[in-house]
Amino acid sequence: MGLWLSKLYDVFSEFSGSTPARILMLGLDAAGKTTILYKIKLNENVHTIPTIGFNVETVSPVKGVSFTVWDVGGQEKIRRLWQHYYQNTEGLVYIVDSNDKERLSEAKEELHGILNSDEMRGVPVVVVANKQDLPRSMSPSEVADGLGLPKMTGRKWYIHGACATTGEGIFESMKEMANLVKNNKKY
Ligand SMILES: Nc1nc2c(ncn2[C@@H]2O[C@H](COP(=O)(O)OP(=O)(O)OP(=O)(O)O)[C@@H](O)[C@H]2O)c(=O)[nH]1
Ligand SMILES: [Mg+2]
Repeated sequence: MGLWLSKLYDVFSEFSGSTPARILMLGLDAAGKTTILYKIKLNENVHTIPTIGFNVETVSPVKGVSFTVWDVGGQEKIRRLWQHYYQNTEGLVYIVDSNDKERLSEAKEELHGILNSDEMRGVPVVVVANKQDLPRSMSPSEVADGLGLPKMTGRKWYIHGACATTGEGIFESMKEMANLVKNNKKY
């Protein structure tokens, strides 16, 4: 097999088959991470309780794409554990409760804390502006501004509005994550 063909094969097989991409899902407590994980996995609304520790599932949100998604609890007292999940992460999905204006600056601080870590250098981010069903929720562009995304340099990012309970916007967000991860692979 020629070098070019062999590289193409590597890209294809790594992405679509045996080795799922490692995706880390973080965000403040009650943002909707676990609800989203199981919506993708089971296409069901599960009744969640605050996550102490983590959930991990292998999912295929888009045809030909396989992700191992790590959903780590977001309560303040356990956020210091997030760093232990950074290594080898290929994509960050950051979930925001768009209805929680009071904590948008806290969500921003935590996001930049994650992204400033050496292990997360260059890792693409998809922000899910969740809970768009709630009448007072901020639009995705308001959430993007509040998080300082437009000023961020050296990193690919994308934001999508979503409602985890209906599933609206979730698969689009994951599809974008798949694109960003694929384009970020250094071949
Ligand atoms: N209205 C509305 N409620 C949502 C949505 N997504 C999640 N929720 C609710 O928000 C609450 C918290 O959801 P979880 O998925 O447990 O949040 P989490 O981010 O996993 O929270 P931690 O595990 O504590 O970090 C639950 O009652 C969900 O049903 C949404 O899009 N709209
Ligand atoms: Mg949870």
